[in-house]
Amino acid sequence: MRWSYEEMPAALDGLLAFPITPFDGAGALNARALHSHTELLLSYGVSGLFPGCGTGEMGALSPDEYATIISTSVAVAEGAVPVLAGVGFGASLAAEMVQMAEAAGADGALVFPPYLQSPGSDEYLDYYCSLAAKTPLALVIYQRDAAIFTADTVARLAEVPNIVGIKDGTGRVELLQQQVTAVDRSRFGFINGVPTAELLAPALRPYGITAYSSALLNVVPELASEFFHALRTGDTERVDELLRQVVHPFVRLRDREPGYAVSLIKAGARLRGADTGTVRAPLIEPNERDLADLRTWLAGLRLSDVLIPCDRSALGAIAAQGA
Ligand SMILES: O=C([O-])C(=O)C[C@H](O)[C@@H](O)C(=O)[O-]
Repeated sequence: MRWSYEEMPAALDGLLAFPITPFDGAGALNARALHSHTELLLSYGVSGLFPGCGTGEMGALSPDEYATIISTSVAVAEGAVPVLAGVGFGASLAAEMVQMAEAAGADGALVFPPYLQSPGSDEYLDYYCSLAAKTPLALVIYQRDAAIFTADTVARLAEVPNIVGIKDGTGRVELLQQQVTAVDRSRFGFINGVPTAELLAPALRPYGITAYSSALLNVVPELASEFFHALRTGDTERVDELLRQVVHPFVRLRDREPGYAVSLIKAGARLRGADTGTVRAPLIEPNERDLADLRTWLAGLRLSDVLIPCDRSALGAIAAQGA
């Protein structure tokens, strides 16, 4: 089953998984490990899968690997949640990628800004509208870097039926506040997509931005999903506790080197027994000191030594507590 673009804003209003891309010892794609890691992420009750995006090292993938990653995610999801693939680089490559994503069974795409170009509002609008005209898939536009939109541009993007939302990587509240009030939220959604999105999630809730992407879910799915439920149910005490124990120390580690938002996530999943391999260049692996600090952070969280799929009944109980 494919998710239609009409269903997408409501379907994606939740905790969104951005899987790492595992590589084997020789540095090749490890589709078997991706399969089991995606099963693990799904077991934690996510609302959507975004394979081959930033956390999935989109820029380092070959076209064949890209297609395999998407078809693996689609096979694991079995239609239970939408699968949206990262697309980008430029007009023709983004169009080819969206067609590959469609052929691999994806329900939609997350459109990264055009590489090394920073046009004006009208040109951005043309860029996204012409991509949308080439596919029946739902498109979420990634607002980040130079691709920052006026409220008017967002309102015009929202007029395109299969452009279903914005994933915001800026965290600029004053900008988002204007954008959310410019559209019909029942058919156009907003996703908090800043690096380590948990950091900003409490601040964006008052604006009705309740969906967010979680890279931390790859490393500490137990606590990332608990954080999401605590936030949804208004358990501010637990939210603050998890911010202090999990999110803030991770962000301090992440900020030590450019690229750590991805490589520490991969290393963290590896420390918990996932068969992830290392990151591809130009990303760098954490140095020994930072790896030791990552290990200490993880040990302090007192989780099981290895990643284990969620017991769905436990997840139901957490949700019910706050219902
Ligand atoms: O493209 C990506 O992988 C992202 O930007 C999503 C991440 O999950 C980001 O929100 C984060 O680091 O939590």
